[in-house]
Amino acid sequence: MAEPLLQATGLSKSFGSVQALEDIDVTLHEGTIHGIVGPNGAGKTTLLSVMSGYLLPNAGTVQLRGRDITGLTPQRRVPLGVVRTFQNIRLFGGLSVLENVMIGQHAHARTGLSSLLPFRTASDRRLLAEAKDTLELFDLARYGKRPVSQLPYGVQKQLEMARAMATRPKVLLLDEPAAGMTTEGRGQLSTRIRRLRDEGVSVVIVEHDMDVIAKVCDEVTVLNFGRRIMHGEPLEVLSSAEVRTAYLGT
Ligand SMILES: Nc1ncnc2c1ncn2[C@@H]1O[C@H](COP(=O)(O)OP(=O)(O)OP(=O)(O)O)[C@@H](O)[C@H]1O
Repeated sequence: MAEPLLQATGLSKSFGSVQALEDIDVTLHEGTIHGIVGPNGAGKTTLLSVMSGYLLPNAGTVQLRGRDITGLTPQRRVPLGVVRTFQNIRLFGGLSVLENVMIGQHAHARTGLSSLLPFRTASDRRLLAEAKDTLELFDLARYGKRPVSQLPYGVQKQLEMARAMATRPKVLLLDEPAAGMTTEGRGQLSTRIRRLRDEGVSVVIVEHDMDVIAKVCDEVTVLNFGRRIMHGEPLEVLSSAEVRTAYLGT
């Protein structure tokens, strides 16, 4: 089998006496979507934070195409193609939708912040055109000039993903992207995530919505109390008695 794109091996992380992760392995293969599920407090966000560089593990490694990136900050990972979104939206509320996407591009293109100011050079104009394309892709073009803080929650969630995509990642780590979305919004989200995979982006998705997980994932890892209790294909995992007991309480 091909070399894994992103590989977490033996990850452990504790906060004081709380063992949030214990000896966790997760392999993300290129061109796939890997779901992380489990009950509240199972360690899902902690895992995403370690994989994206926001937290250092107490033990274990994270490798990108075989290169050890465990100690790299999130900022150092972005140019390598690893980027995440957050459970609680972290956008620049006072800036417009377009400006937020251009900040994502800045992380990729490493341009000066002047590229956010009036567009003078050909490369500035190219970045502006690309930002507009990204907004089209995420159905956000009509909100381009609106300050983010005035937009509905579901739109802000989409924008967070659009901004992450503007960094042109190879690996996109999504933390509960469907939370707070309408049924229609969740359907669109699933379609969009599958499209990203088809365009070559590999995805790790933490999500409580099992419909989204079943629709988009190629593989699913289940955590409970910081441990991996199962890993497999979505249907197999979601119908497992152990997972239902742990996760659904049935
Ligand atoms: N910064 C922190 N300081 C102390 N404890 C933490 C911290 N972050 C997480 N924890 C604890 O680690 C455990 C795992 O938390 P985590 O947020 O990773 O779970 P989760 O599966 O993402 O939960 P949820 O589905 O509710 O978001 C929990 O017991 C949580 O209280």
